[in-house]
Amino acid sequence: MSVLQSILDGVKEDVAIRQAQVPLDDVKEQVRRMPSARNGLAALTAHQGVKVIAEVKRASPSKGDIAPIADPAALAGEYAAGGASVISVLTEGRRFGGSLEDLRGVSCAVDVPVLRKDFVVTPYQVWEARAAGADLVLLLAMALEQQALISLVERVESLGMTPLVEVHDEEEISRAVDAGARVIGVNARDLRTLEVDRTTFARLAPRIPDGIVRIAESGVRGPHDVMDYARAGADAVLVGETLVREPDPRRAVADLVAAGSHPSLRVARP
Ligand SMILES: O=C(O)c1ccccc1NCC(=O)[C@H](O)[C@H](O)COP(=O)(O)O
Repeated sequence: MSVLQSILDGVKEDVAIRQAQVPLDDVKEQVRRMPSARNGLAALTAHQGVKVIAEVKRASPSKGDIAPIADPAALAGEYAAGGASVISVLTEGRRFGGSLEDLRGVSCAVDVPVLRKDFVVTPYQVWEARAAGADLVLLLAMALEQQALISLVERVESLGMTPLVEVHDEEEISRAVDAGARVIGVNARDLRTLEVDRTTFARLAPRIPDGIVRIAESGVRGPHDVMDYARAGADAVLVGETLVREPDPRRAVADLVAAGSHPSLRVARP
């Protein structure tokens, strides 16, 4: 069985357990009491320069334990102070060590929009994302049939949030566009082999129509990678491991933000 399939099987089991504990109607009631979602699309298009989405990531299938992160809200605060436009929180528990509690804590601690990064395959997960304070929700094209992708994009938007549709090839870009995605992330990590190929973004970005936000996900080791992704047309980069390993995450984010606004990029971007 592939890593992705085993993650998805675990996610479905965990969702069934949560749904038995907290029925959908109760989650909907929690959502009704929430303030409106922050505008993720606006945050990703706000100004010139490549925006940084900084991720709270404790562990991963490719690396095992990465960083303990005792206080995700404090880490997110440092990311925001460094200039991150969006905070990504991995909420999958078994392989990434995340939780909805992490998401809730981060959402309360920062003013910038917060992304639920998980393996969302049911409307229930979209509702619980909003109930926990998410403003954006990642939808993995590879894990969803087209009709499911379309209806989850609609559900995310109906709750005032922004869907970020993650793709790995040309066909998934077409499916994301057909589903109405206005934000598309190209993940350099092949989720079947877990290999990272930073050239994937440059190859696929020209296939994403103008007007759609292009995000380069995974494999950013430092400012030079941000500049490479910028030259290939990225509007934003999503960075996890490099930032959680940093002793000074605020400064590390600030360095990436500065790289994304480097004057040399103003003429180089396609
Ligand atoms: O990170 C993994 O090993 C992984 C494996 C299987 C599915 C998803 C996985 N990661 C999720 C992500 O996409 C990354 O957390 C995110 O893009 C940041 O990547 P990085 O900066 O390389 O930590």
